Amino acid sequence: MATDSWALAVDEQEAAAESLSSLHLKEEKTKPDANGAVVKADDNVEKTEDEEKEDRAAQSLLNKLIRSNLVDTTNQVEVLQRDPTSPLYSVKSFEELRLKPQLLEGVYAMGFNRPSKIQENALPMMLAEPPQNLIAQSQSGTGKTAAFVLAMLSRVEPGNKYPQCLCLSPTYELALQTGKVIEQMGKFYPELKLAYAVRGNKLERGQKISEQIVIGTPGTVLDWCSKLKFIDPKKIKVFVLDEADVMIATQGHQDQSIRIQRMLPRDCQMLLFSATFEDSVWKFAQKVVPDPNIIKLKREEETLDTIKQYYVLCNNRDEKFQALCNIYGAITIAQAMIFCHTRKTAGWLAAELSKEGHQVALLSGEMMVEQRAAVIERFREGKEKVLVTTNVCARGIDVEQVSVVINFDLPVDKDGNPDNETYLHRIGRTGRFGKRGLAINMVDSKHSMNILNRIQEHFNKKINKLDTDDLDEIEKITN
Ligand SMILES: Nc1ncnc2c1ncn2[C@@H]1O[C@H](COP(=O)(O)OP(=O)(O)OP(=O)(O)O)[C@@H](O)[C@H]1O
Repeated sequence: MATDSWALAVDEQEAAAESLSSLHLKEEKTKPDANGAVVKADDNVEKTEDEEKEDRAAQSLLNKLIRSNLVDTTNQVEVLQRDPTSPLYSVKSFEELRLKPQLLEGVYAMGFNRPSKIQENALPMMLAEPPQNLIAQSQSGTGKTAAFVLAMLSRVEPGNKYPQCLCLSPTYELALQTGKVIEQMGKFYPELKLAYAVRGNKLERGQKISEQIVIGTPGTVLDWCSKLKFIDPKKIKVFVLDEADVMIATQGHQDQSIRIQRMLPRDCQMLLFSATFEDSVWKFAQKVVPDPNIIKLKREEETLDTIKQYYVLCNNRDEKFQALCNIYGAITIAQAMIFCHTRKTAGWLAAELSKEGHQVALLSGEMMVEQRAAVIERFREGKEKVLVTTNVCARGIDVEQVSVVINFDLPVDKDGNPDNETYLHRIGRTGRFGKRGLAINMVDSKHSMNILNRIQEHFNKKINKLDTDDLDEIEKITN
């Protein structure tokens, strides 16, 4: 990581921290947390486990930075109640929740008209009396953060000048993002204060903090609760564990979270959120949330049904580039995403396309998350028509208007086998919402032909050959 980008990271974080001053960040000069302040992804070399983990946090942050709306989902919510005999409440409006007027005002000021799918069920459970515990899983962007922030703000007694709600986030940056939501939603609640338990936020020993809500990373929160005693954990009424899947992917966070949870009173409300629910997350969730209600929202299935898939046979990188130019010469492509296996190829391809006069955006692993978010934003706004990227950078990002996806290199896992899930995910960028999409795969060796055949077999969907030297044939694929 170059010194200037490190400096940039610190500047950006400080700027973000300062913007939260109305909620009283304890110390002005906040330094980045060791838990991933500088996020770096590398697709070129085999990743170590730690880098993988960093990726998850980076991905999550990137998603938050580029997201301005709820994700569209038609899937049903699955609810498992601790007490199956009690009636299941769900709400279709925020009024039904009988929120404090200042909070309702905050919700509307954020532009929320009605609860999201997950909020319809989660909010009545979280706000019920007596408080109930909850484990909730739904994909990123479905309204989880807004839901638990509303729950914390509802339970807080502003007159009591000590921490009552504790929220754990996996990284410094994610904590700041959630802090911003608390700040926005609590805008009409000036007496409410928020403190950041993140590394670098140094308080004087022996001090007690008066803020009613504390958000932070597990290590610092643990120190503040035990060693430094800035927080009296026995007075916590709501404990939120956000991004549990990212959390447990980080060394030490799982144990620290459990140790914090053990210090809390028995009747403290425990809420855990996760975008995914693999076994490890589920086990962890059950350890930290006793007697939970459970809410799950299934991910929208991606399908290849509305996508026409082709492959082009080439002998090397230059021929692949030529094929790409031929395609661009024959058909009008509104916006395309092009995936490469390595940063080096992505950089080279972006430069070559620029030389040909294309407006190209490049997403590359050495970029800071904030820079990546800015690149994606520009692409979304249509400022560039081609986005060249490696897989690590683009995993999980939503750019809905893309009409063509090009696999300049086919997706493979670290053992060189076809990565079907990534294929589906990449191609799924196009052909959404009933639109017809186009996917073109570049094949440049026997090995990659074999990969393509296996992908074809896996999805049981034919991928047709395209001769890019024949302009008429290329034109036909858009019919
Ligand atoms: N009820 C709502 N109506 C409209 N927009 C909403 C509503 N709830 C949340 N949003 C907005 O939708 C976006 C996603 O919400 P939120 O961040 O709460 O989702 P999330 O599930 O927590 O996602 P992530 O896991 O990525 O943080 C945000 O921009 C948020 O402001």
